[in-house]
Amino acid sequence: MTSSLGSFANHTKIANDTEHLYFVYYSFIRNHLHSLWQERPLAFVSAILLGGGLALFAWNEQSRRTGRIYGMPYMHHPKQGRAFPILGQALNFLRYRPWDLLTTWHLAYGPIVCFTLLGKTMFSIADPVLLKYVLQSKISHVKKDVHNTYKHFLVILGQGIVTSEDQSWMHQRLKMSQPLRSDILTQIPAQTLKALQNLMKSMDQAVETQQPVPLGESLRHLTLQVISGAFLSLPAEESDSTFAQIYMPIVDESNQRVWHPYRAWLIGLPFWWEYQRNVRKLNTYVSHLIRTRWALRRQEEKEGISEREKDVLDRVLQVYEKECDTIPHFLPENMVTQFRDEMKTFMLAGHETSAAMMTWAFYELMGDPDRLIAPLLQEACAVFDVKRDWAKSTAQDLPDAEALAKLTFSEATLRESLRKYSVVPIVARRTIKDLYMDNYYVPKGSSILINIQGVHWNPEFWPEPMKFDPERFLDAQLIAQRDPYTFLPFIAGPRNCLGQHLALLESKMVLSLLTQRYEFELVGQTAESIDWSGDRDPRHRFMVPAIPKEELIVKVKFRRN
Ligand code: HEM
Repeated sequence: MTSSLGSFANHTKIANDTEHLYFVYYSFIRNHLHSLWQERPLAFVSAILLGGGLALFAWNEQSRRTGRIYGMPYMHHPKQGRAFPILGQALNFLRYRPWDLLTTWHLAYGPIVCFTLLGKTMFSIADPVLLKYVLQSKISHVKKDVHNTYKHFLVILGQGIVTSEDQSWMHQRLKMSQPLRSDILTQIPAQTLKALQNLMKSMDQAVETQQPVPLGESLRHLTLQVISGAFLSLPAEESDSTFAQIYMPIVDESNQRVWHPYRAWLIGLPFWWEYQRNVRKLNTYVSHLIRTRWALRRQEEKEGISEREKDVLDRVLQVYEKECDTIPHFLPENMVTQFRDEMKTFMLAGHETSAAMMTWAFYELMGDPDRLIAPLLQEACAVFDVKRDWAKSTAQDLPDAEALAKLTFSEATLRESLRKYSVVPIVARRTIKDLYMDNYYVPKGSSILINIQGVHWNPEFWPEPMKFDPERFLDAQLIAQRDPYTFLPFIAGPRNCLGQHLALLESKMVLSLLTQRYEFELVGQTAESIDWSGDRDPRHRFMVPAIPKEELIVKVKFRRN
């Protein structure tokens, strides 16, 4: 007892002494700075600037040193681009596509590289073994880097599944897996046919009037119609008129803010108000849909009948109802917000990515019709009856799941587009525990970039990576030999993409039925323009999902043979 009291007294004394010492130092510095400011303001400002500069330099050096300590190839003087104090690779990331730069580094220096960005030490990995380690074996050591990666999309994603973690993520994933993986897939062909028929109407008109069509934009509308139909039972007109007009401008502005973050601070400018207004409108609109659906379900429950086809929202509400001891008459507001964020998340995750994948597939088909169109057409005609006018057919006329599974060439074409164009080229993770990869040490709190494109473009796994070759996904022997972690468009492990089967199913129908009906020709571009040197690289410089830098404007003709 005495000794513990003694040690307490000692501690108190030390604490008091330390406090006193701090006070003396503080007063000394404050008085000197104050008199310097009074007597020689210029020297004062120079001292502050010099001190700040030295501190930043030390910070930058420290980041560089840590990279070296971990023993990894450190990108201070890489062959392409040069790092700068404080900024690190920021200027190079603005100058080159970040994922291209990282891919070049990986090819030159190996599967793991380290660099600094705005004073932060970052790691990039592009190797199947390391990727499996991070995405699967050590999943408990990493989290999504939500506030860096999805910052400007949080107005849409909110607390939905893409941005959630731990228990909340697990709960949502369990709830969504069944509806998305199997239940909804039976409805996708019918939804896709409806959306395709709308597109065919405008394409038929374009054939008559010989007006060129913006292909990427048309496919974006189509995928949004499929998602909003399958998830919220929205008719196409509503998806186009209301949803596309409020929602798409939000997505466009959020995309802009990724590379021009200052736009978020231009408070009061017309586009800033427009964005705020649209976000509010979208939230009100989706919340209203959810409340109305809840009321309809209560009504149907009371009457004991429900003949509607159930969409994803119904299925998700049904899971919630099963969790309730007594089903409330009005859906609690916190649940309205939760379901609203979930639905908005699916809109975002599910429409632009699939549209981008199809756009690249069409781009390649147009670039090499002799090699690619014939097998695609042959398969499409075997699955979709050629005598039928698919622009006027009904869902009952559609081939069944077994027949749709025979669209193997179109699926291989889509997979090859995902490989060559790596629609999502990179995803980010943050370590929450120290991690050891190979012989390298990655400390807790680091950012790790999962460089999907780096694996997709590695000739060790994909010979002649820039060649577009759907055969890679048709040859059974090649597929069997391949490490699954060399093809990661939907990543892998527990947080893999929930909509991958949906995306491939709708897209192979679109590819087959549009190719069966039309011939497309790029306006102002020729097959030779698929050239990746310098300015001729067809990809947008920064957008994710990766899209063409210029809208693909196409001339449309009916296919004759
Ligand atoms: C070609 C189309 C698609 C591509 C390339 C794609 C790619 C991806 C990637 C790379 C991720 C991982 C993101 C990360 O970890 O940060 C992801 C996650 C996700 N995707 Fe997709 N996606 C596609 C289509 C879809 C569709 C159609 C839906 C739904 C309708 C969807 C829903 C989701 C969801 C919910 C997640 C989050 C899963 C989780 O965190 O547990 N995706 N997707």
